[in-house]
Amino acid sequence: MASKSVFERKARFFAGTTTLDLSVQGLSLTAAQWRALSFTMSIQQDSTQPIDRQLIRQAMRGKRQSLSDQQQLKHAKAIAKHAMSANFFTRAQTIAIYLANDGEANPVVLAEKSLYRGKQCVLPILHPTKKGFLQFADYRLPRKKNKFGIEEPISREFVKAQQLDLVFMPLVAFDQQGGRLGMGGGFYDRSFEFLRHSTLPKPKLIGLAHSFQQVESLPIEEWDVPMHAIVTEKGLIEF
Ligand SMILES: Nc1nc2c(c(=O)[nH]1)N(C=O)[C@@H](CNc1ccc(C(=O)N[C@@H](CCC(=O)O)C(=O)O)cc1)CN2
Ligand SMILES: Nc1ncnc2c1ncn2[C@@H]1O[C@H](COP(=O)(O)OP(=O)(O)OP(=O)(O)O)[C@@H](O)[C@H]1O
Repeated sequence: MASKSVFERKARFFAGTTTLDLSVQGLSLTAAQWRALSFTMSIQQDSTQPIDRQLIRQAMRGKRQSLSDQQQLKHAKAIAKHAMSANFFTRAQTIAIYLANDGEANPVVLAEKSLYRGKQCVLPILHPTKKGFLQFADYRLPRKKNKFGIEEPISREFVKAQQLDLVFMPLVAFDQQGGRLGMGGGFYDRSFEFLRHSTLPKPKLIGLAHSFQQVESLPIEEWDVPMHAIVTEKGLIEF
């Protein structure tokens, strides 16, 4: 692991009775982002999400959205290089990726290189009847936008979660224990819940992220499915 950034900040937020000790590498918020955080902390919490998860989401989403196209491409290339040199990649045939949204680490370079190497790439689709679950279909099919504005393949043939060898997952923040914070829909947790009771070694769940998305420790929820590894532009972190 690279040494900690000189920009490392340690911020302690008090939100009601919830105390969040958030160490974020390289997180420097703009005045607008700090105002947004202060606002979030001052409002009465009325959702099902604990406030600390919301705060981390808000800060990280702001930070990743502010990356330039040039930085995004640089990270996408580095992530592809690190992911493709891992053993789990060499062995995999069917790989789930995603279409980057909201400043997420972009798997497009990885996807194109994977196809070139003869792997099958699939994209997540919101399950039309099994609420909160994902199914998967081929990356190269025509697409349409889902309710979040993210494109998904138009298909009648699906790849089940159990059939995948590797799943590259989008995330908002990750921690040193392999914990993942996503966009808050619980889609990946529900879809790969079976891994918690499975003896099979697949699929391997690999998070893709910008290195600044790392926090010291995320609040763990009972439904969280741990990741096997994370790939950032700085390298591979295995858990
Ligand atoms: N690129 C990508 N694809 C993905 C996911 C993801 O996190 N990233 N998902 C991971 O599970 C699933 C979709 N989940 C998502 C959940 C929320 C939002 C989102 O933008 N929420 C908005 C509110 C939008 C609305 O309510 O209409 C927001 O929070 O601002 C996006 C995707 C499947 N596909
Ligand atoms: N396996 C599960 N079974 C039932 N409900 C679940 C499961 N996993 C998650 N949920 C529900 O989904 C909600 C959102 O979960 P969480 O905040 O962990 O999502 P996330 O990991 O950020 O989202 P995503 O995976 O979509 O990026 C939780 O409030 C929880 O109630």
